[in-house]
Amino acid sequence: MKVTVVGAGAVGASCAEYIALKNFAAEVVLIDIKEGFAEGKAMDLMQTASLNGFDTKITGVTNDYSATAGSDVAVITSGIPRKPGMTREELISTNAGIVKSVASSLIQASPNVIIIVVSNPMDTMTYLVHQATDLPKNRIIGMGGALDSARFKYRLAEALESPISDVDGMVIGGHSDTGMIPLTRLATRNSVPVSEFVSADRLEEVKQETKVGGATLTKLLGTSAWYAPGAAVSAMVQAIANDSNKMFPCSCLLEGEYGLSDISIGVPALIGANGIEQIVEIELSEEEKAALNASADAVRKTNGLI
Ligand SMILES: NC(=O)C1=CN([C@@H]2O[C@H](COP(=O)(O)OP(=O)(O)OC[C@H]3O[C@@H](n4cnc5c(N)ncnc54)[C@H](O)[C@@H]3O)[C@@H](O)[C@H]2O)C=CC1
Ligand SMILES: O=C([O-])CC(=O)C(=O)O
Repeated sequence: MKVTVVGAGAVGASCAEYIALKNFAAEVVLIDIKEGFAEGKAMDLMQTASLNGFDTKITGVTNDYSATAGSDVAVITSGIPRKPGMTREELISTNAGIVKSVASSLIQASPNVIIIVVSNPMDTMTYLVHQATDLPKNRIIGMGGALDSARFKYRLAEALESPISDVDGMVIGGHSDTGMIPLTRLATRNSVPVSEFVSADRLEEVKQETKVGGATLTKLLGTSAWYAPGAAVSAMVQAIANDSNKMFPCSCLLEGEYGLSDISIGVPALIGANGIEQIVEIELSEEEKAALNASADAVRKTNGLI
């Protein structure tokens, strides 16, 4: 498999590193607009190969899409990250133009590519790629829910005082500070509902901590996070590479699923060789349905700005 990662910054480089560490891709091309930057990141990462024991070939190029030709998967991380105090939505005016032109260059070089959109505001950027290109809808996936669910599990394990591997949980809805919907009702510790272990008040705290997970890290780091975002993207790329039909909540173009249309938003989907193999419609409670509708309204408002 050949993977292109656009943007060799914090998230792009982390994503390339995790893909290489998992050793499932033959080649990763890092591409950035900043002269020499992707080349430098690629060289630095390749100098970890003998230490970390991977054979993936990582190369870097400055804005030369011919080097990306024949990519099976492309990850778009190009654009600016937020600073403390900002929302993801505030990035739209800079990032929309970047994502639109990058998607078109990627498809020109690799007409059958599967695109994973990471740049924020992610649900709107994913919708923009659907609007601006002719790629079939299963080949455009937004990454948000995989990361938000990993953060949810981290917070759940903290509340339950359990190993993270004991807990399971999923976050659907828009990838925003207010739009995420951590599904506490369905979260479990080894198949036992988490409500058996912690109070409703503590679960509400977990929910709030999860929703502002990105903002919390942005405040601590001065810019947004990269390790968990890179790991989340690499897990999705691996599911495509292995055709594993693995379920991730991710931003999918909806055409009636969950009662929503003409919007990309986080819902559970099976990810395999064709990208989105199937959108999984689960039964939501009335409260969860209302939260998803409110989240969709907010995403539509941001979509109106493109
Ligand atoms: N969906 C999600 O869950 C997450 C999304 N993000 C988003 O990912 C994006 C990247 O974040 P970071 O890597 O931290 O930022 P960064 O600033 O470290 O890296 C971005 C890179 O994009 C490059 N770039 C800008 N315009 C370009 C173009 N036209 N072509 C190629 N490269 C270009 C820049 O030169 C820079 O190296 C941000 O929009 C951030 O909000 C970050 C974390 C999680
Ligand atoms: O918080 C941000 O701006 C970056 C992001 O989407 C995340 O880490 O969830």
